Amino acid sequence: MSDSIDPVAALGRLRGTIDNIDAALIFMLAERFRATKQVGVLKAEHGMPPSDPAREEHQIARLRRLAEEADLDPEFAEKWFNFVVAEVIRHHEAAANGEH
Ligand SMILES: O=C(O)C(=O)C[C@]1(C(=O)O)C=C[C@@H](O)C=C1
Repeated sequence: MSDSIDPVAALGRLRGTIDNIDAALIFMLAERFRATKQVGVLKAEHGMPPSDPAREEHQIARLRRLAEEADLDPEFAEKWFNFVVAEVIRHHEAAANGEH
C-alpha cells in the first residue's frame, strides 16, 4: 500500500541513484575530454580545422536516433551535444594557438 511507503526513505534512495548517475556522467565526460584534447593536438599539429561540421551532422543524427530509442527528448540530446562540442572547439582553438 502506498500509505506504508516512507517518503523520506524513498527520496533518499532515489537521490542515491541520482548521485551515482551524476558521478558516472562526470567520469564519462572527463574521458571524452581526454580523448578530444588529443584530437585537438593532432589537428593543431597537422593544420586541420578545429571543427568538422559534416562529422557533427552525422553525430547529431545518430544521437537523435539513440535518444528516441531511449525515450529521451532528441532536442535535449542535440542541445547537450552542441554544448559539449562548443567547449571541445574552444579547447581545439587553444591548442592551435599553442595554449595547451
Ligand atoms: O571528431 C572531431 O574531429 C573532433 O574534433 C571531435 C568533435 C566532438 O567533440 O565530437 C568536436 C568537434 C568537431 O567539430 C567534431 C567532433
